[in-house]
Amino acid sequence: TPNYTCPHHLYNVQIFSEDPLIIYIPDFITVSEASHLQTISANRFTSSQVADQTGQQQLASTRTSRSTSLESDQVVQCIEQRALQFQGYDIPRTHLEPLQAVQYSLGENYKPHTDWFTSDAQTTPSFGGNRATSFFVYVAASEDIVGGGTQFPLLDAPKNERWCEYVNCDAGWDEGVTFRPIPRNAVFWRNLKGGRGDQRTLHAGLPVQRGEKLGMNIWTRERELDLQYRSETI
Ligand SMILES: O=C(O)CCC(=O)C(=O)O
Ligand SMILES: [Fe+2]
Repeated sequence: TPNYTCPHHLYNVQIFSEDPLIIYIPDFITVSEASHLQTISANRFTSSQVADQTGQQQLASTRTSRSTSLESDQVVQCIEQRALQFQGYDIPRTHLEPLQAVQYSLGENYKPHTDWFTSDAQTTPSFGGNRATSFFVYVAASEDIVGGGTQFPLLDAPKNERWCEYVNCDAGWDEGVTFRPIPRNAVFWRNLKGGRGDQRTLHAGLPVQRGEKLGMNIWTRERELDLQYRSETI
């Protein structure tokens, strides 16, 4: 679409935790953005990979979903812009990794991990250092979905039952907190504390027990990524 202008999209935010900073965002993307993301990601998925200690992308039994990098078309650019603006006005687009769509079918999951890296090979200046923040966006989920939440095992469950709209309040108190896969909502968190990875941001994509889920990662690096690691705008 020539001359596409970003929708004036209003959304609310809810601080879940101040330390580590975790913010829940209902309606982060619009209905039409969600369907656009489904369209542009369809048929492009390949088995998800995980960066190893040398920085190389590898298949891993800890991550059984399928994923794809998204080209930065005009609709994707609006989402990128929103994600940057959310974090203040000062972060340029060059700090963003290409947005990554992740598709989970029955039984697929991502075992507990952090989005920040522990090995220097993955945080070189070319990569813009480490991942400062993450958004995980639930783009779509089948209506009958069971499982597929995002669990942060080291966080405390919320006390107020109004959170039960977004988190699984049936989970045990020792299981941390699990955000449910509610389409178009997002969870944002800060990965680093004082420039170092924050272990409390450990999280997992729980197995989908029924139905399927489409998610999206928006990762912001500490600094600018080399051109080859960013997505070109189209
Ligand atoms: O699927 C989820 O709920 C979380 C996925 C995730 O943490 C990731 O892709 O890094
Ligand atoms: Fe993650």
